[in-house]
Amino acid sequence: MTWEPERLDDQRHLSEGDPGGMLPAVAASAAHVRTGYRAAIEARVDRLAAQGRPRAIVVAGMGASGIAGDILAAVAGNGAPLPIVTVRSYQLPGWVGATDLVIAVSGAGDTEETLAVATQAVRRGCTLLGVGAPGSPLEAIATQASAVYVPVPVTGASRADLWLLTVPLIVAAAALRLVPADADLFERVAKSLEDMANRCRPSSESFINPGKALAADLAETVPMIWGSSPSAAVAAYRLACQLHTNAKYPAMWGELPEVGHHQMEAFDGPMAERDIFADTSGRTLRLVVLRDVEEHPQVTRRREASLRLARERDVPVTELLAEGTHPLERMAGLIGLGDYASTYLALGYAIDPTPVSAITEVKARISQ
Ligand SMILES: O=P(O)(O)OC[C@H]1O[C@](O)(CO)[C@@H](O)[C@@H]1O
Repeated sequence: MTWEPERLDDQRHLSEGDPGGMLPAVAASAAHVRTGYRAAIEARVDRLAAQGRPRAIVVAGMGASGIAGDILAAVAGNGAPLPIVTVRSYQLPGWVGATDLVIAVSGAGDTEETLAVATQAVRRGCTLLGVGAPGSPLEAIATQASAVYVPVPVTGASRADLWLLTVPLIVAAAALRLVPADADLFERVAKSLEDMANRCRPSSESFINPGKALAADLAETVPMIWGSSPSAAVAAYRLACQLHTNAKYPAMWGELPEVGHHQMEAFDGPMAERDIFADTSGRTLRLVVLRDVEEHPQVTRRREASLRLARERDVPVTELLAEGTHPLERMAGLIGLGDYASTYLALGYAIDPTPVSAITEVKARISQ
């Protein structure tokens, strides 16, 4: 597998090298925001408000579906009047009980960890909200428990349906008066994803296309991706996950100030000194900083000092500033850009972004 950047401006390669249609799926993100909003309204998620506010919200989901929980927590912010936690495994924490809301998210609606948690939620008498494919095992659990279920028209891999799976959670949180989110906000988010899709469209050439430019920055490096706020950290985590699944690529991620207490020591290590890819940059590491306008003042100082230090060590740096007034808009912009970059990175290596054969193989092995 060799990195050949000229592949990114070869329209035939971009279409033939992407038989599963990951680029068109990323381009559909804005439409997914609108569809996810309509699906939540039609499923009457506002019915959750009839029982009053829960003590806590627990989102259960794996991979992209778990990120829906992270986005919800970041949108609700530090001032949220209740805890919002994401569970990415088989067990509901012991403290979760009948006064809590459990939101089970699964695109396919059959992921074993998520089904296990949804079943425990029903047994413990929690309020359950399900989001996922129509006619799925998750819908059956929700229906059996007379719980609200939002059937979303999933198109394929959950990572390509992130917004379909996320928006219903935010609509539910708005009904519970936890976040001020209305149709106008979702339209603004859709517009920002549309704008990103336009700037990153396959026919736009590498020198003006931010998705292709970020892919070129990431190629032949092991990226450390930092977010400078809770919202930007969600985008950093999403980018790392997309690099793993789309480009079959390693990445480290973290949030400032926390990464400033450990990860940055790698600037003084062997990967910062040598280039294991033997290309021309002379360094293996790349620092990618996703910046948010809403940074703690000390985080701003730490970010600036860390970037200066990285540059002094000759660690290449990419800095990206989130745009938009609402944290959801800013997350969407960064996520949209990362979705394109990870797909272009795959295509630059002639890797099909859609199949996840290692994941599929392990799933098959443990199901025997
Ligand atoms: O949303 P689902 O269908 O529960 O899938 C969760 C995650 O599991 C995977 O299917 C891989 O096992 C990912 O593609 C996805 O992000």
